[in-house]
Amino acid sequence: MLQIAVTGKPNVGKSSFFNSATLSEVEVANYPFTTIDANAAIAYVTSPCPCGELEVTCNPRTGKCEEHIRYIPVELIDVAGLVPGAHEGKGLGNQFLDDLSQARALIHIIDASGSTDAEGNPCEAGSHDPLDDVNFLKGEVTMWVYSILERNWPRLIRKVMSEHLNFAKVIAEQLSGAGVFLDDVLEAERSITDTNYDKWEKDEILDFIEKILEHAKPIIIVANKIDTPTAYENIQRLQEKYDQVIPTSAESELALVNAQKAGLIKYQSGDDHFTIVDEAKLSDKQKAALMYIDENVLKKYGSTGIQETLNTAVYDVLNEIVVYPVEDEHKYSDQKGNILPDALLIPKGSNPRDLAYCIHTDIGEGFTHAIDARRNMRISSEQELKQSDIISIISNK
Ligand SMILES: Nc1nc2c(ncn2[C@@H]2O[C@H](COP(=O)(O)OP(=O)(O)OP(=O)(O)O)[C@@H](O)[C@H]2O)c(=O)[nH]1
Repeated sequence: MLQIAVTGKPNVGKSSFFNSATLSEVEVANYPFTTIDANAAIAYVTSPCPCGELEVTCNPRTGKCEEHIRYIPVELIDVAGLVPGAHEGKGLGNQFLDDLSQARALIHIIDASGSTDAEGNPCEAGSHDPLDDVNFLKGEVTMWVYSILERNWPRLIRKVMSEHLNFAKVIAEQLSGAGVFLDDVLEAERSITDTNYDKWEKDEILDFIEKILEHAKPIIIVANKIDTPTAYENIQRLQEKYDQVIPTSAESELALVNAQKAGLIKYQSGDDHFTIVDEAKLSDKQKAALMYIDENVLKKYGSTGIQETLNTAVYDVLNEIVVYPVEDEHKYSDQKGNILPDALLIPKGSNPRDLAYCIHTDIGEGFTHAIDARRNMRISSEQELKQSDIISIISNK
């Protein structure tokens, strides 16, 4: 399953984000390092389910479908302990970096209210500039990878040169434990102009690592605590400076999801509104909190931003698409009659053969052809699959 890390300085709202997205119960408190271990849980990205347009009732094997919106599972990892200088052992040191190694993308939460200082301690709202927090995650991760490469660089380069080995392959092997793959290194290699690797100085190695990481561990900037008065101006400045900044209020999402679970409101993650089920059941305090969220988050920003963050990470940053494999192309079902049982996330650009391998190696090896169930037509094994395709794979294994 696709893994995404939620990270950032202490106190910015990582646990709240993680809890609201996964509804698990990790401790939330207003002091640094409430979360000491990496927590992993299932969150969901959303996509319109073809069951609506096809007028069928689907039976998801994993996740769920509500009002023709399919909820597709991804694994979220709550990674704590990141402070500036962590790669030198500050805070909880390097421990968090190992947790990041499994992740394909990093959700970097920053406190847009400016009420958490550089080290992650609570401070007066507005007294810290969140723009100062954006770059350090990239810096820490870069230095982590550098520490892996640095100690072996001369030996690796000697090996590449004397044994005429492929540079990208050797580097990728060295970084496999950090979750860096050959594709990531090949992508970075394209921008290299100086191939005298044995003469590279620290800066050149660092530039190269940054390029690898852009591909291997893309970062999504999330500006949290938008419900606070000091956040608005900071978010505008962040959005002016960086291409993609997603405003969120993890605490509001948590409150809304809990109210929805308790049957007090009707609300779906990602909605721009909620409906109160029975006003008499709400205390004055609850009513006031819901009204505050409505005015200061939903009406102002369009949503709490949590679902948008997950969808942006998976669809826009990691470039995944959703495809529905079926066995019976007429009924859109598996052999047992379950309609649209699976919604798979696969990289954009995948073809039916890739999909077959994604389902199972045996199915990939026995692949003969594929059928586009919507059009009831055989398609080429090389044809690029599209978002929401329903595909039947024919395999002789
Ligand atoms: N106003 C506001 N406060 C929030 C929001 N999200 C989290 N907080 C508060 O920020 C504080 C820290 O939240 P946590 O979720 O524990 O933060 P963390 O980043 O996991 O902290 P560590 O475990 O120390 O790394 C708590 O007091 C939360 O209630 C939000 O969207 N708005």
